[in-house]
Amino acid sequence: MTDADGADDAGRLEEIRERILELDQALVELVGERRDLVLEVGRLKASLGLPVLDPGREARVVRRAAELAREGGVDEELVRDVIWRIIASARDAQEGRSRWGPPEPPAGPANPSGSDGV
Ligand SMILES: C=C(O[C@@H]1C=C(C(=O)O)C=C[C@H]1O)C(=O)O
Repeated sequence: MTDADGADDAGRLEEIRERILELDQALVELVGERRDLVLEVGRLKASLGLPVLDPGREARVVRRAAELAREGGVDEELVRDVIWRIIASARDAQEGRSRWGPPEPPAGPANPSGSDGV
């Protein structure tokens, strides 16, 4: 290997590592975006009188992700594990059992009628 090859490889290593950081950032952002959607689903289900847990839907979501992994040559077990973990966390958030769940509603005014009580 010449010095020039070594410099090329070192440059490429840095480039790939940068790209990996970008992809990790995108993954984290996607997880947050999914969590926000799940919280909205939670609010809609509450207003429709539906339970938080929908095992049929969860099974379908995991099955689809596993199929996509298989088709894309990605570790299917890994994808199943990750999706189950994300769903479990989402469910906790919907049920308000997670600090990543919906924020507490802001405290209302001490005197919502607007009068000073006089
Ligand atoms: C998001 C929902 O709520 C829960 C969370 C799910 C998920 O994270 O994919 C799926 C089913 C439900 O148990 C839903 O009902 O679609």
